[in-house]
Amino acid sequence: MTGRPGTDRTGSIRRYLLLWAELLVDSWRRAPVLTAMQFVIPAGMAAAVTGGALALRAAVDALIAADPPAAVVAAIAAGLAGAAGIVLGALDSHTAGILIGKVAVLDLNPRIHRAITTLDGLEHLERTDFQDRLTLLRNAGWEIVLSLWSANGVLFAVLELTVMLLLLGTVNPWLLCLLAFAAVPLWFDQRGNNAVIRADLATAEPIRRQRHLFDLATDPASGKEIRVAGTGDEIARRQAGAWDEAMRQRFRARLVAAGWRTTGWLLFTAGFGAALALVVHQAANGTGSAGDLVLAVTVAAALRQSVSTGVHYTTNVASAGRVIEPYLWLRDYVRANRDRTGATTPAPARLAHGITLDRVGYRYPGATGPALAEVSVHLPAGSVVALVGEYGSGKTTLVKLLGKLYRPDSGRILVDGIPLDELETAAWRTRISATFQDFGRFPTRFGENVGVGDLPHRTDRERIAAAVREADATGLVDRLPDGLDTELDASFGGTDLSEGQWQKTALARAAMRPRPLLFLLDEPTASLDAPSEQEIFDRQMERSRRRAAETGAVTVIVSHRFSTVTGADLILTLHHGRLVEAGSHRELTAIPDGRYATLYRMQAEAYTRRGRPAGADD
Ligand SMILES: Nc1ncnc2c1ncn2[C@@H]1O[C@H](COP(=O)(O)OP(=O)(O)OP(=O)(O)O)[C@@H](O)[C@H]1O
Repeated sequence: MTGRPGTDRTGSIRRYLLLWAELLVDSWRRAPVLTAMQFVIPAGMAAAVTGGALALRAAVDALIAADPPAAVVAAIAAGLAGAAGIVLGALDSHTAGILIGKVAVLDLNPRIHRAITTLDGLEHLERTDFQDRLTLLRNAGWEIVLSLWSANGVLFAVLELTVMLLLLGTVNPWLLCLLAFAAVPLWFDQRGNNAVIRADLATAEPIRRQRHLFDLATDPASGKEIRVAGTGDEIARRQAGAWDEAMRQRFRARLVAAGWRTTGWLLFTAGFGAALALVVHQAANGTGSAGDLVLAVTVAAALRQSVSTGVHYTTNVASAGRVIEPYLWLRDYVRANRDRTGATTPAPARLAHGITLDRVGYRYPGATGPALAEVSVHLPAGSVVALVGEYGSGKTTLVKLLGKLYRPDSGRILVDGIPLDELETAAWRTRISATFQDFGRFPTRFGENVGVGDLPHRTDRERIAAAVREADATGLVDRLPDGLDTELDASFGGTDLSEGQWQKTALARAAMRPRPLLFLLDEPTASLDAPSEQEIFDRQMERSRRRAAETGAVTVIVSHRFSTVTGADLILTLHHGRLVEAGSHRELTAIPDGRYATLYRMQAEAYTRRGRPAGADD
C-alpha cells in the first residue's frame, strides 16, 4: 500500500485491465467466433439505434416537405434499423452467456482450483482471513469472466451515448447537458455498489460460519455426537444467528444501494424532462423542425436505455470486485509463494549425517504465543525419533516444519548441513513418506487411494500390493467386494470404510515411496485398536531400520501411547512448544521426576489398573 488513494486506484485499474486482457486472450483461444461477436454485435446495435433515429427524422422531414418517395425510403431504413437492433439484442445475450460459461468452467474455475490445491504450505487453508477469500472464490469463474464482457458493455454503452449526444447536439447544443444527467445514475450506482461489496467482504466470516455449522449438522460423523448430546437445537440457533448477522449487514447495504440508485434515476428523469421541454419549445417557435423533435424524443428515449444498460454493466463490473479482489490476491499470493519457495538445491540421494534443528521457532499467524520455541536437536541419520508431550505441546507443528509445510519463523532446519529452505520443495517432498492423524479420504478406488502415495506409480499393482502388505492391510483388501478395484466413499456411491480401515489405507499410501529420507508418522494409529497399533509400530520400526540402512532415512513418530515408542533411538519430550528432554527411553526414565518419566509412569499405571500389561517392553 502506498497510502495515496489516487495511486492505489490507478494500480487497481491497471490490475483489472491486465486481468481482462488475459481473459480476452482466453476467450479468443476458447471460442474466437463468439469472442468476435461480442464486439460486432454491440457496435451493430449502436449503429442501428443512431441510424434508426436519423432515418426517422429524415422520414418526418420528407413527409412535411411533401416528398413521399424519400419518406418511404427513410421509413423503411428506420424499420430495418429497428429490426436489426432487436435481432442483435437477442443474439447479444445468448452468445455472451455461452462464451462466459465456456471460459469460466473450462479455464478459470480449474485455474482457481489448481492454484488453491497446488499452493505450497498450509497457511491459506488454516488462516481464517485467507479462508474468507477462498470461500468467495468457490466457483467464482462465471462472475469474473462476466466482468470482462460487462466492461466491454460499458465501453459500448459509452460509445453509444456519445453518438447519441452528438445527435442531440445537432438539435440544440444545450441538450449536451444531458450527458451530465446521464452520468449521475452511473456515479450513484457505483457508490451503492461499493457499500454492497464492503458489506459482503465484512460478512464473509459469519457466512462461512453458518456454512460450517450446516456441514456439521449434515455430516454423519458429527451427526452421531449431535444427536447423543442433543445439541441440534443449539447448532440450528447458532446457524440462524450467523445467518442473521450476515444478512442484516448485507440487507442494509443493499438498501443503501437502492437509495443511491433511485436518486440517480430521479435526477436523470428530471434532466430528460427539461430536455424534451426545450426541444418542444424550439419546434413551437420555429427554430427547429418536426423531424428534430422526433429525433430528440427517439434519441432521448434510447439514451435512457443506453444509460440503463451502462449502469447494469457498471454494476456487474463493480460487484465483480467482490470476487476479483480475492482472485487477484490469490494470484499474488501464489506468485509470492513461488518466489519464496524458489529453492533449487536437490534433495540428497541419502542422508549421511541427519537432520539438525537449530533454535527453531514457529508461531501461527494471529496466535498469542509460539507453537514452538528455541527447539535445537540433532536427529541422526538412520534413527527412529519419537515425539511425545501433552496435547498442544507442538508435536504436529514440528512434523509440519520437517515436511516444509510451514517455514520456521526463527532458527533453521538443516538436512545433512543444507538449510531445508534451500532444498527444492517438491524434490524434498518426494523423499518423504507421511501419515497424519487427520488423513485424507479420496473418493476413488482403493488401489488408487494407496497408489497416489507415489504418483508416478499410482497404477503399479505390484507396488500397491507391497504397500498394502507393509501397512498390514491385506486382510482389509481381501474383505472388499472388488479388492483393490473397490470404489471407496459411500457418499459417492462406493463402499465406506471404518475409521481404522481408512487409517490403514493412509498407512499403505505412506508406504508407497520406495526410498524416503524421512518418515513422518503423526499418530498414524490413533484410530486402530491396541494390538493393531503395536503391530504397525513394530512393522514400521522394522521398515525404518531397513530404509535407514539403504538411505539413512530418519523416522519421526508422534504417539500418545508411550509403550509403543519405547524402542525409539531418541525420544523428544515437548512441553508448551519447548524441547524439555531428549534421550532414549532408558535415559529419560532414569531422570527422577523427569517429564517423560512422569507421563510414562502415569500411563503405565492407568493401563495396569485396566488390567493391561504396563509397558510390557520396559
Ligand atoms: N492452524 C493453527 N492455527 C493456530 N494455532 C494452531 C494451529 N495449529 C495448532 N495451533 C496451536 O499450536 C500449538 C501446538 O499445536 P500442535 O498441533 O503442534 O500440538 P500437538 O502437540 O501436535 O497437539 P496434539 O497432541 O493435540 O495433536 C497449540 O497451542 C495449538 O493450539
